[in-house]
Amino acid sequence: MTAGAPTPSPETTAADRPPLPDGTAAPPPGGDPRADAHPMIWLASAVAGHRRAFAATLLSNLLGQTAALAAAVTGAWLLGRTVAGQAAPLDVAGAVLGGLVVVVTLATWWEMYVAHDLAYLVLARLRGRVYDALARIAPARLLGRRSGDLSAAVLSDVETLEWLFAHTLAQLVTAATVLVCGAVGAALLDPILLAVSLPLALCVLTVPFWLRRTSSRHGEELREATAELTSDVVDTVQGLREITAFGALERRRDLLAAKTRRLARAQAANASRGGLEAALTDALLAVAAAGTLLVVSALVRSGELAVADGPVAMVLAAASLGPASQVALLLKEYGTLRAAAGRVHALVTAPPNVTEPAAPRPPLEGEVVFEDVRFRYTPDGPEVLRGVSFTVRPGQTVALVGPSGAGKSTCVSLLLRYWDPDGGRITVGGVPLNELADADLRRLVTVVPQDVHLFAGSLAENVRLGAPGAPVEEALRDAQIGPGEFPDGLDTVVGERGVALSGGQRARVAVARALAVDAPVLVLDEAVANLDAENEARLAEALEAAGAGRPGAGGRATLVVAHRLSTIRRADHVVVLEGGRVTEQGAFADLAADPDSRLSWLLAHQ
Ligand SMILES: Nc1ncnc2c1ncn2[C@@H]1O[C@H](COP(=O)(O)OP(=O)(O)OP(=O)(O)O)[C@@H](O)[C@H]1O
Repeated sequence: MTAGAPTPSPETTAADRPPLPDGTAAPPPGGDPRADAHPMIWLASAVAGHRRAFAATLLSNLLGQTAALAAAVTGAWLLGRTVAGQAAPLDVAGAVLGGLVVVVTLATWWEMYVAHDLAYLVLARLRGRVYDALARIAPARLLGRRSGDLSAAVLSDVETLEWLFAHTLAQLVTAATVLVCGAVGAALLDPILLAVSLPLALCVLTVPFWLRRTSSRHGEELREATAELTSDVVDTVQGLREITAFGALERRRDLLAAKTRRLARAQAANASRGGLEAALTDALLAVAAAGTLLVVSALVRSGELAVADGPVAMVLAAASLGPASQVALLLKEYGTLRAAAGRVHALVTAPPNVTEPAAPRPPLEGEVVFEDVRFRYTPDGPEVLRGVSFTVRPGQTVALVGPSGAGKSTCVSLLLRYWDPDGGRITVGGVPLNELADADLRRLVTVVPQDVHLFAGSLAENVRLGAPGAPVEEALRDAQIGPGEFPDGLDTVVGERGVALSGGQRARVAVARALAVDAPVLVLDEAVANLDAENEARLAEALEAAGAGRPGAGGRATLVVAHRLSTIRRADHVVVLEGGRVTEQGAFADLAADPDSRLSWLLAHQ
């Protein structure tokens, strides 16, 4: 039976994938052709997809800066002529100055608008790519990472890059242009004018490089301290009940205080280095301005420069100093930008955990078969599954039983294709999982996980997570959730992580969520652990009815990771897993009747 035509999943359709920084369609996840590029170049190329916005940012910045330079030159020219006692067309000069002031004002306003527009356009894309990367590597590569750390990568690192797109790229081009214009103008009057300002302006540009290593280290320390504090605050808020119950509030507060102090130290070190850089830059600029003034005075006194040209010469010669200090300021942020760019780049280009087939096969409903499945979590870790074979037929419930650490949850993870087996294969309807499109697999296999995560939102939104258009009432009824159980019915806000619900209610909402998908394969990973005996029995009956009653599909194939005798007893088939091997399987009645069976032993030692 075909579950449907081989519809390409959103993940496999190039048009649906978020484009690369240059706006072209992204290759399959993990296959970014720029993966090897330097992170900063990779990021700078992100503006290529927004040429218009970048051009507008550049133009507005250029217009504002050159108009400001022109205004300064006009004012200086007027001053020079007045001081030299020459006739000065005040009305014309006044009009020009007024016009330039208007241009500067409008250009500054325009730049603010377009620069941030550009930054947010690029950042929105980047966030999309970071999210895709998280989805691609989840959950396997996320297990070792803390939520605060990930939040930092997703939120603050991307936010940091706003500086790059809104205040760096176009500004660098403008600064170079203004510097060249000023230098050429001054050189036309007298090249000697540049003797002091130009070398010192170049010197200012090197200041951030003097402390580059320290700057990178400070950027990294600051980010680590922030991420650690965020993780601990999130951890504390989420675990407040346990912290209170175990009287650990005091210790937790001390821990947070220590982390806060660490962050404050990192901030202080960073600010102190920033202050030193700023002081050095200011000192160099002051020396350059004073030196230029002396040069201009000497040239005027020696008669090489007309008195009337003195102020203009001063403005042009000093014109290089403004852009130089601006660029130095931008370069000062390089360490932080580089670190943030590196982390975002690493996340976005991380190889996928499992790859989707180039030409997925049509999904077929049918039995789930584990064939000699072998698996280890890490290449040098122990083999967790050592040749596991069993079958779950449509309409059948199979209980996976075994001691803690036997590999039951690992079987579930492999059936959901969080990882691929190292040996053997898993098929649904005869099609190996790695030959199915991800979206097809999600429609074939659904799960009630061990740790149910409910999102802040309404009951209906949570139940519809996997099937946006699903009839929620039906799924809730099947999961034995009565209409009067929640005060606001489907609109009841379940609270973040389902804190507003009892453990049993959370489990039943998770079951309803899985049933709403109406997948032919249902996996329950100890979901009933939170239910009392009566609720558990009600739910089990409902699941049996829902499984058997699935129209036109010979019933639902249900795999239950079971601990309770009542759950195991209800199963059509029991698979006993120990140390990564199937040590026994068969009907519950047969296995339980044999006092020497592994099942009897396990039940006796529960
Ligand atoms: N992400 C992981 N990385 C490395 N090893 C893991 C990981 N998850 C589980 N393991 C190891 O794999 C083995 C099987 O774990 P699994 O969770 O599948 O057992 P289980 O039978 O479901 O246990 P329980 O009944 O306690 O949940 C254990 O030794 C466990 O420590």
